[in-house]
Amino acid sequence: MASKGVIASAVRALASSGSSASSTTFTRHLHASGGSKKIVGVFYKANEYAELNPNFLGSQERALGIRDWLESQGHEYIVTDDKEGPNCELEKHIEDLHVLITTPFHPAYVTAERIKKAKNLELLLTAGIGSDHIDLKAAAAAGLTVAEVTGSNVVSVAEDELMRILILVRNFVPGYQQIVTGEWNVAGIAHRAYDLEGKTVGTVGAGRIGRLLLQRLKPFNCNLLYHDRVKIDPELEQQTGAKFEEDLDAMLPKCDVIVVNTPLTEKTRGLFDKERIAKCKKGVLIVNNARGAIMDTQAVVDACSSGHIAGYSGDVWNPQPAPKDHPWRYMPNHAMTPHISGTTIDAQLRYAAGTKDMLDRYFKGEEFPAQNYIVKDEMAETRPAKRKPVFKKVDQLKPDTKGHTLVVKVVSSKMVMQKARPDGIQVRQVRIAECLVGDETGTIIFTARNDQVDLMTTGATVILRNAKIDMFKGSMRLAVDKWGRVEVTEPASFSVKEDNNLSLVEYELINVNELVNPGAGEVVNAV
Ligand SMILES: NC(=O)C1=CN([C@@H]2O[C@H](COP(=O)(O)OP(=O)(O)OC[C@H]3O[C@@H](n4cnc5c(N)ncnc54)[C@H](O)[C@@H]3O)[C@@H](O)[C@H]2O)C=CC1
Repeated sequence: MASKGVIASAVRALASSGSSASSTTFTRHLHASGGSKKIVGVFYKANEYAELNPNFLGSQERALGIRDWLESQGHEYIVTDDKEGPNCELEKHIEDLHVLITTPFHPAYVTAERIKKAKNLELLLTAGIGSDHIDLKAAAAAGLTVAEVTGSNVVSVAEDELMRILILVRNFVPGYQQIVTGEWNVAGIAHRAYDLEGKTVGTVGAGRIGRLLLQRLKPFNCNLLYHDRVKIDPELEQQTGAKFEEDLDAMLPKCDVIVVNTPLTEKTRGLFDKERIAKCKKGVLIVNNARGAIMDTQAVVDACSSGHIAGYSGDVWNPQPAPKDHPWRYMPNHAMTPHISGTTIDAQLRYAAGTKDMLDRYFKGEEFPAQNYIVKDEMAETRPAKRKPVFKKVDQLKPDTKGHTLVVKVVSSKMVMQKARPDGIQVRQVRIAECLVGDETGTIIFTARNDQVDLMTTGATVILRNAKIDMFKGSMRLAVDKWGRVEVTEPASFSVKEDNNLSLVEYELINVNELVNPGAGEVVNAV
């Protein structure tokens, strides 16, 4: 196992925030270095509720249901909900733990200071989605792996958002409060209760949750808009009728309801400040289950007080747990809850299973599912040394070669396979799309798999890093496996040379001694 020279590369979250890991030499391991491990989990306490449901796996008491499994393999498993301050239980274990499991619902803030103290730390797992409670730059610089259970609670959150939209549109909460306090005043509710039908709903962020929300909103006959860095699949656009808005500030004034569905990154922190909220329609309703810090706390309070925001609902706060004097508890027209949307019992079963799966892979030295990595380290000893990428043009690609980095435009994208495959208690969607990509020198078919499919939207410009050439029926196809990466980038200025499609050229194997230029010993173009 690697003991030094580990190179860290921040994958999804850092890429999205435009940051990159420093070039320090790192000293930690990607996968378990063998022997017994100390694993610490930080979960919310369930107290009297723990016994009420055997599947309440996300609680401190049930600790993801993995205690017996871990201990039977000789590992130590400490669980606590005590995560704040210098004398908390978590601090007592920071120095010698190997793996820290946290959740966004009761986030243990993994600061650069804690990472520095954690000399044995190798792996940070988020049981759920959203690892912004971890200092990802510090984790990357320390050569740690950060991973989460991508997709585990997206249905739970999308359903919850739909509920919050309806609660706000119908002015439900004051009605409920009247009943509890013995009142009966229909007018007090009805003067600002509406139908959802015909209203314009915009999601800021149309990733897994945003897309599920659009699908769920479709039957309500709203006008659906979405803003994202990338366009969604044209099929889904057609199915939902959702329209892409490239410019967020142009979308906001059109919306009666805005739902926030982006991760918290350097770019989205404070995205909804005073100025941006002022751009929203007067009387707008806002739902935010993404992260509290995407909002400027005081700007939301002021806009709710003035009526510019007519209703604000969400389950995410900054910080968490929200202190008793958090102003969002006291502002008018809110429908806030503790952080609950992604921790339904169904979600807990999924993120517990996903966490167990990653621990199992970590012990065995296996890769995690690619979409789960937030920060990924790579062991220098077992992988080729790093060099600066040399950008290639499409017409330089040769059969059976690899290690290509190219900037290409997506000319077209066609789904050729889409099926569900059982994986433990989860069902994974397997998706394959054939995409024609190209630059000013030619085109080639790129085979996009699973999450890559979402990035390969027609018209997008993407960087294919460490791509390889697969031969398919004698023709070249481009692909990016787990050692590479697909990144959406700024639109390129070139026009694609569509009359030079390399995938239409057929190759056949011939003997080395038939070669005109002996010594090459490789597949040659025989056409
Ligand atoms: N309240 C809860 O219990 C939960 C909250 N979440 C939050 O929801 C977020 C989204 O989750 P998923 O949909 O699964 O993530 P995802 O990664 O599938 O989608 C995020 C989308 O946001 C877009 N995006 C990122 N930065 C952007 C920017 N600056 N401008 C415009 N678009 C941008 C991405 O392109 C992507 O399409 C998570 O990061 C997490 O913070 C997730 C699960 C549970």
